[in-house]
Amino acid sequence: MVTSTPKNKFEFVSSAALPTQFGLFTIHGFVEVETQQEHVALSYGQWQEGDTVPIRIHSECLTGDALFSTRCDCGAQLQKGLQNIVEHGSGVLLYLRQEGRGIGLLNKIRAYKLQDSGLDTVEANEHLGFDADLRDYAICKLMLETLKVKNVALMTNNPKKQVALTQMGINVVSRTPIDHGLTEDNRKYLRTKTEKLGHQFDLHLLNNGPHK
Ligand SMILES: Nc1nc2c(ncn2[C@@H]2O[C@H](COP(=O)(O)OP(=O)(O)OP(=O)(O)O)[C@@H](O)[C@H]2O)c(=O)[nH]1
Ligand SMILES: [Zn+2]
Repeated sequence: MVTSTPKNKFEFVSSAALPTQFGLFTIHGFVEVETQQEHVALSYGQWQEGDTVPIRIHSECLTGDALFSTRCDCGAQLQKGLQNIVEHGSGVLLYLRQEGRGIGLLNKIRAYKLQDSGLDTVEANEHLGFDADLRDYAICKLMLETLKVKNVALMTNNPKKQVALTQMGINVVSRTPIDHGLTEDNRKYLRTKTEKLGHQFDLHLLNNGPHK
């Protein structure tokens, strides 16, 4: 019987220098073989195998990351994540192409329209026939293996990211909140994430926090 060799689900493609306004990063490209979905990791500085490396797992948000939207906190978190890494002197940002918590850009716009008429971010996803969060973090394993990172200091308010890393054998040494980007436009959205999606957002900040 002829059996085909199982292919890797994800592959590393190439790396290159990426100067940014925060400092000189290296960008590493990865692909999900079956879907050809492309993802990137940005690394900064150097470490020894076994060191604890600060990392941020960031899900794509075109509107927040590139178009200055204040409906969410993504743009501010992306900036703060990169700044924290540079201030620390080393670290990695995993930029995952999971737009709209995995439903895609156009469905996120449909979800936004439903939120404009009163639904919250979870109800809007469900109204469209999606689970509240469709994200899969499996590619992080290859990204971190490629960059020789085993122990991480994770910047997130999302406990699912911590659980996913632990399940793939990455040692999450610490979790640091990344409470940036709260505005009047996204206070309700962040409250829903805290109440319904288990986000560990600082409740005092959420209720009284500065408008940014
Ligand atoms: N479906 C949907 N997705 C949204 C909405 N607002 C933002 N998003 C997406 O939510 C994701 C946010 O990702 P992350 O920045 O990793 O945030 P997170 O899961 O809240 O976790 P941390 O920021 O690490 O605490 C991005 O993919 C956004 O595009 C929304 O109203 N509906
Ligand atoms: Zn966003």
